[in-house]
Amino acid sequence: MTLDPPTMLTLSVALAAAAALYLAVEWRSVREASLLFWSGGFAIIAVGCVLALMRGSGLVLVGVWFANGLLVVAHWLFLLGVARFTETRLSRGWYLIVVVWLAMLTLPSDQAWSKVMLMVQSSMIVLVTLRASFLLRPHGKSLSVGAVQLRYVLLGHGLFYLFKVGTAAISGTAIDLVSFRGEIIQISLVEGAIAIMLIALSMTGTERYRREQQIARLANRDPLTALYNRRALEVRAPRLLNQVARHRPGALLLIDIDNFKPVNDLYGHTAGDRLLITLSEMVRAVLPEGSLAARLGGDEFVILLANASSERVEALGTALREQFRHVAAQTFDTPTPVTLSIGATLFDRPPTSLAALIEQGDHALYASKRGGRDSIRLVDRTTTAAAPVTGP
Ligand SMILES: Nc1nc2c(ncn2[C@@H]2O[C@H](COP(=O)(O)OP(=O)(O)OP(=O)(O)O)[C@@H](O)[C@H]2O)c(=O)[nH]1
Repeated sequence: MTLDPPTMLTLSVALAAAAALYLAVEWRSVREASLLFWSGGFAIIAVGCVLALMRGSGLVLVGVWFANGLLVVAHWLFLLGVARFTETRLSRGWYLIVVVWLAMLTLPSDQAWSKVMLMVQSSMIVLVTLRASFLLRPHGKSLSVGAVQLRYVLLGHGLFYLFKVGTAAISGTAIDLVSFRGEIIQISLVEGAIAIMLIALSMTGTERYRREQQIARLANRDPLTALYNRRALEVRAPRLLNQVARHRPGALLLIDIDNFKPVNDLYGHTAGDRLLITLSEMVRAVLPEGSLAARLGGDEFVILLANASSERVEALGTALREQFRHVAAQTFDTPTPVTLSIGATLFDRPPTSLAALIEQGDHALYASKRGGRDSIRLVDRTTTAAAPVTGP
């Protein structure tokens, strides 16, 4: 098999059509718009290659510049897809590329125009491809392997087109697009086929990674408050608990809203949801570095502190209670005040399990509720503890 233009074009049609189909199937399950743009780009490449093949075999349906120019549109769709993926807004100037491409179709398709056409079209591909590659540069946070691959494949592809522009400018003999001759045409078709494969693979990898991240995030987070759920806390707590020592006590605070049910009954479930979100934001705001917070379910939240002391637990619990009481009183007029009860435990030896620790917190919380609510009960279980501390 020789790598003549018709063979390479046939191969490109097959690869581009497969990539378009594959990305469209991915889109059906993910519904991520970037996949649709990328799939559209490959579909256009497949159409462009079919048109070029037909023209090459004497079926002159369209001018060479239409078929070749479809590549510009395809790369422009790749750029739109990358912009969607990176959540970047493209300036309006980038949309002019399609206008320029359409305007170029009105120009005569003969040898004399060949060089100009090739240079302008290739330059447009350079611009959109390098821009897409630039958009994928990490914004301070690390990108997935797929996104890094896509960034460099697009960079390499853009640089190849830059080389093509240079070759067209220097020598007219290396490229003769009108009659499909010249070494650059051969190289270009091989590069095109490889680029289709690499770009499609890295696009899929890029989206897969993001989806896996999203799934992992959904599995770990409480959907209402976005705090960790119990399962995620169970996974993360052992690391914190194992660091607990005599000189570095740990603490658990179990927080429960008092009289939450009347909020739901009088103001509706949505208002209740908003209050839960407000509490989660307060928890996040007071959470010291290296601690963990989670929503255990219903109106119950938990905080795990590393390097704690009874003073720190008291201070944090009191700050939360006061803030919450103030906000709830301003928002809801209920027969009984909507406040927080907190059960806390301080320990200086790793507990047998998180469940055992939560149970201790539960006892303290119950004592707080029984004692009239809107209070914190702290049980100091450290070896140096004098007596259990309780607070209003
Ligand atoms: N809005 C809303 N309500 C919820 C959610 N999950 C649980 N609840 C409600 O939270 C309430 C929790 O019950 P309790 O803790 O017994 O209610 P309470 O009035 O706070 O009782 P005390 O804690 O004894 O003061 C129930 O009415 C649940 O329907 C949620 O995600 N959103």
